[in-house]
Amino acid sequence: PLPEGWEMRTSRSTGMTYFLNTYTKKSQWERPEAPADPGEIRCSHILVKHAESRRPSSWREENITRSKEEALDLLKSYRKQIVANDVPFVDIAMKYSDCSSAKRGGDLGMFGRGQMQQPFEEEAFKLKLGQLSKPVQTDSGYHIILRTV
Ligand SMILES: N=C(N)NCCC[C@H](NC(=O)[C@@H]1CCC/C1=C/[C@H](COP(=O)(O)O)NC=O)C(N)=O
Repeated sequence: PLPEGWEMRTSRSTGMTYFLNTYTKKSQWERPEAPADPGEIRCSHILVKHAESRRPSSWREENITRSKEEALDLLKSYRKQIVANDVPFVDIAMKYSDCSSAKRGGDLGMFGRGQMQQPFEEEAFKLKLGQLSKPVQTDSGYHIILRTV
């Protein structure tokens, strides 16, 4: 079978088979070996900042003083509640995320490569639709990422 995100088409003019990336609508002659590059994805995240965050302040807390270790432990406890289906991701994001996106349940909107900090981008583009990442560290703090589109 074709890797995820690709469709096989037949060229009307030449009758030759080509392959369509169903996300970007780009086509190619070569049979793809890897899942189609989505180009842009949409994610929500929960961010827990700490004293060494690049901006140790948020809508929740004027001056964030928790340690990196405390931040990671806190984020792991949130992840556990979400994975156990005890609390919806959006509820945790709205109450506890140290990012302004908390107001939107953690939604960051659509983004392509080159927009987010590298470690975040790397993890986000690996996620399958609907998948929740493990904790990811950026200069902002620690995140868990949910791919929604
Ligand atoms: N395109 C959208 N929706 N917004 C622009 C994002 C800019 C980007 N932001 C990040 O990389 C951090 C890590 C992933 C999410 C994110 C959110 C940060 C985290 O909080 P802060 O450390 O800034 O206080 N809050 C907002 O930007 C960047 N290149 O700095």
